Amino acid sequence: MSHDTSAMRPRRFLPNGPLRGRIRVPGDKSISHRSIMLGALAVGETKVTGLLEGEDVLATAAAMRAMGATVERTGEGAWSVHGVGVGALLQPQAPLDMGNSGTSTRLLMGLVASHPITATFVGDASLSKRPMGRVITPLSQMGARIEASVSDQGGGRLPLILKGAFPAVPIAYRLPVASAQVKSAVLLAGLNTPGITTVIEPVPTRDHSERMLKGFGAELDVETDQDGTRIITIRGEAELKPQTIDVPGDPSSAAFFIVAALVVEGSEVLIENVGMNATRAGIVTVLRQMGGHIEELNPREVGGEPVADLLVKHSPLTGVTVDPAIVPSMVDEFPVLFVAAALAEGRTVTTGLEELRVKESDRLAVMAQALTLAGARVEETEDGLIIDGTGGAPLAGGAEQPVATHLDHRIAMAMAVAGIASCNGVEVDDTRPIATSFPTFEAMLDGLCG
Ligand SMILES: O=C(O)C1=C[C@@H](OP(=O)(O)O)[C@@H](O)[C@H](O)C1
Ligand SMILES: C=C(OP(=O)(O)O)C(=O)O
Repeated sequence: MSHDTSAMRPRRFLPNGPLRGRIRVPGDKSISHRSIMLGALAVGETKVTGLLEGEDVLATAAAMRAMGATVERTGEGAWSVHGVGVGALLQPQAPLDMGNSGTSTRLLMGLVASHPITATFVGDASLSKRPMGRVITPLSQMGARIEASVSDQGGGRLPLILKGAFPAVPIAYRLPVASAQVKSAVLLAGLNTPGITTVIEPVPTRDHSERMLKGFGAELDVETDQDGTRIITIRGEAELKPQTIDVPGDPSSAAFFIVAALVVEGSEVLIENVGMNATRAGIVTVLRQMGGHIEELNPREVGGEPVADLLVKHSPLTGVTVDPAIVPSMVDEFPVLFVAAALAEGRTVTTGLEELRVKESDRLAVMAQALTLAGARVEETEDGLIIDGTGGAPLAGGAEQPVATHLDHRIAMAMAVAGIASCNGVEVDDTRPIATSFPTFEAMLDGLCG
């Protein structure tokens, strides 16, 4: 996305009555990326329905095409991927443009790392500030060579040139940060590495890579030891078989509407087909602890993942101290949780959120500033926010100065929710980043309100 400020698309999100109705949020972003990547490595046709057609996933699709796969849209959310087979990715002829997407970058660096190809990774202003050292370290141990291009700012930032190792060396890697992207990068590199690649995960993170790699036929095992550490092994030189995948709705996208319905008086919303994988569902647990009415209806399995319809009703919320152990299962949901906290009775305390500082923006600093501008009482600490809520009264809103979103979709959507729960509205400086993960967000919000 361009950082041309004259092209920014500002919007003031205004209170517009209760939210009522039924919606279906788009497909899960993590599963959508992986469907295309693994489909591109299987020989034959993988069919995907419910794919998230957001800019981040389209960046993954374009990159897989550039490396030889045929990736085609056949209908709304329906895609067909003809893969080349593990080991057969082609040398891309131009830099791979990862746009705003950390997941595309880190997982594809893993794939390239064990193929005999060289790829240049570039991204937008936000992505070019994010740390890639966390994948460079294990992938270098596997033999890949990473060269910073001329404009690298140092410290493993994009643009980067990655030269794959062939054959790559299997490693056992203990994750120093709780990151599904780092775990997945090593496992994907392991797919084309002779022998067994091991990832040791002391703190569990989203497990879509493990589920889907197994589903595509890779030999992958997970053992959990007494202290909860997960030991994941994958046998390389795998042969993946094409799959038919129905992508469940994204809980991270549903979270904006869950919070909106909880905080706006008179609301009642049914959100259909939401992924409820335990490694993703922390937001529902915390909002229930705060007193939120969230009913799980019709629990079932979709695409190998637990799914339910969520019935959400306006509820008075109370502040809580969030257990840092739950953070990985709701890492992308904190911006909107902070909005819920700003409208709750009493104090909410969050800790253990240092990872939020290296997302699309520094989500602690940016949300502290944004909520303060909207009239909330927020204190920023090293690793979290402390928020004293209004006790259910709307935020004041009304500031002339717009909230700065810093190319971060989740800040824009969280502050849109704050706007509809305010007296005078919240001006967001740029709504364009929303299209990276949830292109239909504004239409859905407008459709439920008023
Ligand atoms: O693996 C994934 O699909 C993701 C992992 C998380 O990132 P980290 O691994 O950096 O925590 C999350 O924030 C991101 O939106 C998607
Ligand atoms: C952090 C996120 O995504 P990514 O890391 O893929 O940019 C997100 O979607 O909130």
